Parts: sequence; C-alpha cells; structure tokens
Amino acid sequence: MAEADLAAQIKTALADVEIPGGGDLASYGGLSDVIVTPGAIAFAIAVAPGMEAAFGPAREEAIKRAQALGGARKVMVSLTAEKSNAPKFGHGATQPQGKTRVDGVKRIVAVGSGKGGVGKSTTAVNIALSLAAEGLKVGVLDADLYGPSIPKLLGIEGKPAIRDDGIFTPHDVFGLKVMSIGSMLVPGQAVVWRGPMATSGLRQLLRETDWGGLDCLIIDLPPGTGDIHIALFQQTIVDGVVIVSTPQDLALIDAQKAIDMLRRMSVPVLGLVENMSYFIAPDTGNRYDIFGTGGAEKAAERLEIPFLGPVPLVMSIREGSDAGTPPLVTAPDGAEAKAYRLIAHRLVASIS
Ligand SMILES: Nc1ncnc2c1ncn2[C@@H]1O[C@H](COP(=O)(O)OP(=O)(O)OP(=O)(O)O)[C@@H](O)[C@H]1O
Repeated sequence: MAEADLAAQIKTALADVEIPGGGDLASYGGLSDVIVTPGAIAFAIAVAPGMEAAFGPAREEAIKRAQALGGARKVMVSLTAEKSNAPKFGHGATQPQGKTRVDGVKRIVAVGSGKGGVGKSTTAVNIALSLAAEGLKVGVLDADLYGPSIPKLLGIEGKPAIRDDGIFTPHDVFGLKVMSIGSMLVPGQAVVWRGPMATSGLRQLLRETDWGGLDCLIIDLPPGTGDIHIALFQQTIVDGVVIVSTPQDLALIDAQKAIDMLRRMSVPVLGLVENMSYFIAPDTGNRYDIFGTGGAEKAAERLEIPFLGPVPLVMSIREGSDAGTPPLVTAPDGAEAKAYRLIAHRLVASIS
C-alpha cells in the first residue's frame, strides 16, 4: 500500500480512539501529521501541561490501531506537553531530574559541533573505530536527523531488523553496532519529523535497540543545539560530549555556543577536536596550515576544556568516507588513522 494511503487509513482508525474530555483523536487539534516510511509510522500528540497521564490510554490505543495496520513497521507515538518540557536555561538553571542510563550500555559519548559540515560524523565514526581497535565493544547511533550520514560513511544499506518483540537489531559493520535515524526516514521527510516526533524517535532508537552489551556508545548529534540535544541530555546520562570544529573563527564561535549549552545542562565537555586542521599535499606530502591552524587548541585553552587533537584535511579521508570505507579500516596504520587514535586515547583519558 502506498505510504500516503496508509497514513490516511491510520488517521481514519484514530477516529475510534477516545480522548479525555470527549471527542476522538483524529479530530483532536494536538495530533500531528501521521508520517509513514517503509520502516516506521510516527506521529505526536501534544497535550496541555499536566495532561500527559490522562492521555496515556489514548496513546496506547493509538499505537495498537497503527500497529494493526502498519505490519512490520515500527510505531512511534510521542506524547508531549510542550511547555512543561521547555529547558530551563541561563541563570538559575537546574540539573534535570530523571536522567537514566541505557540498558546494556556502559558509557555514552556524544559528538557535536556548533555548525554543520565541519566533519562531525566523520570524526564520530573514526573515534568509534579507534575505540573498537582497542578491544572495546562500541556502538554508533546516528542522531543527526537533518543530515544522517553514518549509513554512507559506513557503507550501510537497508533497515535494521526488528525482532518480534519490536526491538531493533543494529547493523553490524566493521565490528561496530550501528543504528541510524536515517533508516527511519525517506528523503525529504526530515523536515516534518521535528519536535516531539524527532525526540520520541531518538528515544526509541536509543532504548529499544538490542545493543548487546557495549562499553561505549558514540552518538552523532545534529549540528548546533536543538530539540534532539535537549531531549537527549534531559533523559539520558551522557558521559560527555566531544565538540568538533574547523579552525575558522566563525566555526569556533558556534562551537562556543554549543559548549555553553552543555555547561548549562550539566553535561561534561570531554574536549575539542580540530578537523581539517592542516592540509597534506597528496603529491609531496608537505603540510600547509592554510586555515591558520591552532585556533581550536587556543579556544580549548580559553574554554578550559581538553584539546583532543587535530585531524588533517586529506583527500583520502573524504574519498574513503564517501565510499563507506573510513581510514581506520583501509589504512589502520596510516597517518590519518593515527590522528584519530590519538584523539580516542585522549578521549578515554578525559572520561576517566
Ligand atoms: N579531515 C577531513 N579531510 C577531508 N575531508 C573531510 C575531513 N573530515 C570530513 N571530511 C569530509 O567533509 C564532508 C562533511 O563531513 P561530515 O559529514 O562528517 O560533516 P558533519 O559535520 O557531520 O556534517 P553535517 O552537518 O552534514 O552532519 C564529507 O564529505 C567528509 O568526507
């Protein structure tokens, strides 16, 4: 059945779901669009603050109705009271209550950046592979809803398997357990998958995946600071965040903003990586500091966070990453792999 037809059928089925105070869910103003992808069905129910518990049975019923029509698709229905969920920032910020660990995952390290395109996902994947090369059991969760690139970086195709009990089985690639929010989306739908729906999708990917006992889960965050970050840091104990930046000042200002947010949310900043730090000419092997290298190191000092190391701008990183064969896999003893391994060592030291 076409996805649009299925969405319409689900909407019709929701007309039989009663909501508190009378009326049905399909005609309730707080119901979002119903999104149907080849692997998932997602929608959100926004309620007034304090009404979450009262709407619980309606949500359960809605899940049942959607599941009955959706076959093997994973159903994600979020219930949010938007105002009460707003983060408290700035003066008087409090440590959010109710953060929990993820079953079967010892440590969570998120990788973020102030702005897009700085090489955050590339760094996340190569840090994960470096940790795995040390003998750790490592997973990667791609939470970059607006540009999920982990499947491409690791050459993953298709969707993760879903067990009978609805739990995801992650992809197994180069020894990593990998899940991507990208496999739940079809191109062009990320924009409608925002707010409560996105955060609910992330929560399910994180908590309804059989990670199989990990020493460390690396989460590739979207760039900047948004709903996904806030929801993750409010709900989950994250051991710390690595910030990736390029040497350009503008990027560092953005990185600084991201670091400020983490501090206000009481999330440890594990350090700064300077990506595309210098250029190695492929023909001569000569090094060129074309961007004025060292900006991130100085910024790290100023911000009083560890500097984890520089990664050169090298064609082999771009080509290997774009082909799904990261340098840690193709040339584990090469200079690029060494740069990532050094960063991973410092990261481990920073966590402990
Ligand atoms: N050190 C590097 N040398 C050469 N190319 C790199 C390097 N790091 C990343 N790239 C390339 O830069 C591009 C962007 O990288 P990546 O997708 O990791 O960035 P991102 O910050 O995660 O971006 P987005 O904001 O889209 O998530 C990719 O084509 C990648 O191969």
